[in-house]
Amino acid sequence: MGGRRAKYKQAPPAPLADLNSRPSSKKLGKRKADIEADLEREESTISRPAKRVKENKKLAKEKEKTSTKPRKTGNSPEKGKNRKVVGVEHIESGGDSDEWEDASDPGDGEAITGNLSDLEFVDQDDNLLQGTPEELDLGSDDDQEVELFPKRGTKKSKQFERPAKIIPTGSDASSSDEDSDEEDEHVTMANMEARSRALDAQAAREAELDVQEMQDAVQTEDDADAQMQDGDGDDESFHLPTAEQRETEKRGVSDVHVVQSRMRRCVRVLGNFKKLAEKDRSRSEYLEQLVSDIASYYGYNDFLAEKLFQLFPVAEAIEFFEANEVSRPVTIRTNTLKTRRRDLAQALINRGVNLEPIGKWTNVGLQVFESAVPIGASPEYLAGHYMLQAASSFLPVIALSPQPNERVLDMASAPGGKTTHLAALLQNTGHVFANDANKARTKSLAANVHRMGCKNVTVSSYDAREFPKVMGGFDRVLLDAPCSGTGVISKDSSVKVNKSERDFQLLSHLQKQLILCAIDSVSPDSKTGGYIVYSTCSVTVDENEAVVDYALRKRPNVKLVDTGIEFGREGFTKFRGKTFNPSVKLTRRFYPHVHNMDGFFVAKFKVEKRAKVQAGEKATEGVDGKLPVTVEEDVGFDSEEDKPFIQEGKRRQMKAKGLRVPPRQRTEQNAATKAGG
Ligand SMILES: C[S@@+](CC[C@H](N)C(=O)[O-])C[C@H]1O[C@@H](n2cnc3c(N)ncnc32)[C@H](O)[C@@H]1O
Repeated sequence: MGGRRAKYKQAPPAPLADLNSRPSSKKLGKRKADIEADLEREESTISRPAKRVKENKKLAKEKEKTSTKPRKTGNSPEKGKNRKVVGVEHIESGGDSDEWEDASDPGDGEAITGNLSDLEFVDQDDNLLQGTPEELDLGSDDDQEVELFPKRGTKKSKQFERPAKIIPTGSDASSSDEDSDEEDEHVTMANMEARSRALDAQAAREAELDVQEMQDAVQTEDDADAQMQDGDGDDESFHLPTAEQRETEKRGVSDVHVVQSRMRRCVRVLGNFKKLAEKDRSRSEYLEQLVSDIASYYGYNDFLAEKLFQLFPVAEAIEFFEANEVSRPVTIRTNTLKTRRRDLAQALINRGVNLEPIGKWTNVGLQVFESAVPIGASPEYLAGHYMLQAASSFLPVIALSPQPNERVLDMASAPGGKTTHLAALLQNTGHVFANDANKARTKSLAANVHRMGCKNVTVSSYDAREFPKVMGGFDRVLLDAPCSGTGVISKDSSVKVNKSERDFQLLSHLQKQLILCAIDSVSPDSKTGGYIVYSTCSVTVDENEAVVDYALRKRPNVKLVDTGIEFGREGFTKFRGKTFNPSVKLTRRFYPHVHNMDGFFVAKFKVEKRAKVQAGEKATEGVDGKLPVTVEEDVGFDSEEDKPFIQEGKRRQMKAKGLRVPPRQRTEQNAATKAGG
């Protein structure tokens, strides 16, 4: 089906409903009108100098100022040696909070210092655990550190060897063999209408063919199931391998066709177990085989394949793994501090960029299909008119929704995709404190802040666990937490093999510490705010719902509130024997195979005055009005589950100070962790 899709056209990052229903010709007929309506909507919501002439003059001036030398990547712009920099301040880590300095050069990191050595809080015997958080290879949805123009459909595992997808997914962006010349032509404001009509006609043809294809597929599946039951189809030859056969296969090189076919059969059996399973085989045997095949077929370690598999029903899990093999759409965010989306779209169209508004949920996003110029080095990019930013990265900022004149803390902010979005929403009023523990990364953060013309941003480099000691009383806090990156595997396939159980324990622990600091940094007295958004580019429950649930248990003065994002799946309230606070369903999950954006998680909290919380009563509002919540009097970070980590942290600090370290206390959890890790 994907083969007939327009060349380089990938569905926009969109809610499930949009993706599940194929665009009808009628829908596509409204395409141009929609684009214009979107652009109009934006115009009416953003107050800005109306005259494009003025904007163009400004752009021309900015172009003059900025080097147009193309760069290889979208990383921070080159040092503007002669550029006068205003409005960005740096705080030195470890210093007093009044040690504020005006940065004279965005690329100059000297003003940003910090000591991260105290970050070692875990088992020093484990190499992996000795590093600072950044050494943990923390996942990042780095907006400026992604491949600038990822080749669509680039296969990153041994997928290129396989003949076909085992289950068709909505994320197939393979190019068409029937593309007309017209489609290769760039979209311009002038030809948009004609192209729109052509697309309508094509969509109608596609819709007919799709219906036919779907009917054929259903018939084929029915026939195969019937044959399996009758025992006269080719599936009759399908038997789960014995333990011995599996061992032999593991030692040798597995045939990708065999693995692929077995996955398909396992999925089918698991979908209709009573009828299709071999008599003497259990469900768990099929599951085990399937997970093992997924790991080898898509190139994951067994641990992560299973962890991710557990998140979905069987057939959907395959869709998730498939989607991780396909690049997500290239998207940019208009910098409303400098331009309007329609002006930016026009300027880029004039340069041969084929683009469209992302969707109704954002009035600043554009999806780029193809470009005659490097999208990370166009004059508009260099002038700070847009940020190359994954669509999912818009979500936490939209959820936080900062209001003019507020003080906002961005706790883990480099390279600044979300910081600059926050600054733009504040319309350069109020203040954004952009912090990141990784000093090196704050250089690109500062560079982006300058490029985007944010005058209300201060950059600092503290371990965010030092907040609110460093500074508190914020109206809103964004914690875009360091994470495993299991939502961005299509960008960074190394995650498939480099994450262990121990990594998830460590990350979850760090995230729990950070979220308490985020909560404590917000002023419950804020007149306009009092909100925290917690987000990750990971899809695991340990890093998301478990962290949110922990925060609710530890801080009775916070409750979850609606994120305000109209799409996304509800967070889990139950997962593999764990039960979370029912309000956790207010959190939102985003998936590559469902929403055609990076895997992401967003939770929004409201902080209330502590006095309001009666002893023995939890402030969390029940989603259904019924909340069996245990109140913990002590709101510190000292629960049983954290004891081993706290002990290790103390041992490490003593060692750093040259003190004699007492022998480790062997706790049950320590023992279990060792066995597991
Ligand atoms: C997901 S990335 C942030 C991306 C950023 N919000 C953006 O939109 O561009 C997570 C960041 O957390 C930083 N980090 C890791 N541990 C930290 C800590 N203890 N305190 C503060 N920042 C930390 C990492 O250096 C990394 O830049």
